[in-house]
Amino acid sequence: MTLPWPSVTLRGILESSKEFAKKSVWTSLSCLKTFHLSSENFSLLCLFSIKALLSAHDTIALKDYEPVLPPMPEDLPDDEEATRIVCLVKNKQPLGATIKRNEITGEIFIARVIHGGLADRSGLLHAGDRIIEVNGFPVDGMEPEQVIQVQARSHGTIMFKVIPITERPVHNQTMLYVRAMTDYSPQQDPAIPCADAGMSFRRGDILEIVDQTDALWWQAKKLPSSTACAGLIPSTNLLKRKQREFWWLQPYQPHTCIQTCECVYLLTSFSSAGFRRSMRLCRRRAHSTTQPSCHTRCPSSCYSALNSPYEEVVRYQRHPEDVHRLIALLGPSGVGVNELRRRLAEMNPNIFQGPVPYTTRAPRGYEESGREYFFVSREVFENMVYHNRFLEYGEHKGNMYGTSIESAKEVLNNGKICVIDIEPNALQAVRTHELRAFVIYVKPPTLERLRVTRQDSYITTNYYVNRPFKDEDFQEMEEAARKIESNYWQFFDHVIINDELQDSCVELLTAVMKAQDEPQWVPASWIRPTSES
Ligand SMILES: Nc1ncnc2c1ncn2[C@@H]1O[C@H](COP(=O)(O)OP(=O)(O)OP(=O)(O)O)[C@@H](O)[C@H]1O
Repeated sequence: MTLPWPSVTLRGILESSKEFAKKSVWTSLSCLKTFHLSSENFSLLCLFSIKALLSAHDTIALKDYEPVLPPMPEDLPDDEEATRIVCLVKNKQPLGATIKRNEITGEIFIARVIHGGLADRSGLLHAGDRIIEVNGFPVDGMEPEQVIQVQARSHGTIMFKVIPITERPVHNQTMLYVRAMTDYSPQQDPAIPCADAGMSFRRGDILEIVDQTDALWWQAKKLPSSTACAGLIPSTNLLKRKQREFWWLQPYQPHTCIQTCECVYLLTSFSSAGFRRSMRLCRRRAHSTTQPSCHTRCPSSCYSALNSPYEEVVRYQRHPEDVHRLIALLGPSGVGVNELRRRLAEMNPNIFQGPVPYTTRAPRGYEESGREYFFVSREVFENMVYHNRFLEYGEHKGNMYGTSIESAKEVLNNGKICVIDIEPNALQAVRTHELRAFVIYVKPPTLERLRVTRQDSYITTNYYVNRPFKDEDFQEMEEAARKIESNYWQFFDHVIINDELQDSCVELLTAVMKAQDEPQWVPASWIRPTSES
């Protein structure tokens, strides 16, 4: 049924809306009855869209626009430099600009406009504009804090009189994404120009750098970002300088490192290669000695604070025809890294496989070179060490053991997904263009949950192979986890809290498949290698 369009009646109503402009639409509608509308027409006019139309009409008819801006100043001298009057309506957002004072002339300038903030979106204020007045108050000679107070006191609208900068710098900003390799809090940084405009971040966060115009203070957003407004963060150079200063202020401490272990490779009954049963015993022993006996390719044993505080990253999706990404698991001893890895390999040995380690020891009767180990001479082994071909290597009972890059690559080149467990110090060795490791950190659950879930589990200690867990084992695990997290959190692509074993297995499988099939942030050097990578 086509509804008859009540054109005559509607025009009458619009007229009545003008007459009763300040009254609400409901008031207008109540008048309808005086026009003796049919009930059909009346219900049509009660439709939400018609009411909105009438309301909009009334507002426009009355020229009732909000907010009312203050009148333009009339007393502008003819010889005054070209000024711009900028009126902004204050809302709950900060203005989104910082100011600075020229210490010689006392003039106040806009130091920077925060990307996506109120001032930026107005398009009327720019870095370098000189502020003459705020709400009619001349600001020359004032301290920046005083100017901010004038601005903060104003309600509704705020009026700036500015001399616009004559030559605005051309911004050739290129998209830059970085992974933060350190924590930063603007509230604890006395040097930041405006702490409220600062943005805190934690190691591992992905940041989109939206403005690098200032050599010292960049503007960035944390991804995934829900806000349009950027925040101030220190530039690479500034953060490096801060780190150097902080480093020099620290009291000297002899170098300590989580991994000073003696590597030992013991095969379980599971037939796949590369499964170390436990490194718990050798780590403990090594901690009580001064001589580290396990080595990695990483030249410095810790990712020192003097390295770059930001790592440039790009979004990368593996092409289905490319080799898979290496999956590197790490976690404190006893947390279940090997258990998870073993279960993953058992799920589908045709897809998941560990690399075959190298050793200088003689093969046992049942062992075959290339299956349990590659059996090589000490000379060959040392040559491989010399050429940096090991991800990790060490000595146990006079024999050398090591996991080589070639072993991992061989698994990948065969179209399989290579899953290895590593010590934190091997992170640098696997995060390379050739292996493109996806790093999964296996974190212990709370002490209470460890007590519940590990009731029937066993660990290998200095004196016992497979004894039940004790409370002190859990405490040691938590302590080791804290150290790993405080030094290496920024390198983790995924974190699994190994609480219920079954859930952890499912989460591991999901993460591994996502790493292969979905876009991930990876170091830019993997995609466009530089001479350093
Ligand atoms: N979520 C879990 N719930 C219960 N038991 C678990 C869980 N994860 C692992 N375990 C058990 O804990 C014990 C230690 O696990 P695993 O050997 O994998 O440790 P690890 O992290 O490889 O440490 P290490 O390097 O010292 O061997 C094993 O008996 C394993 O079956």
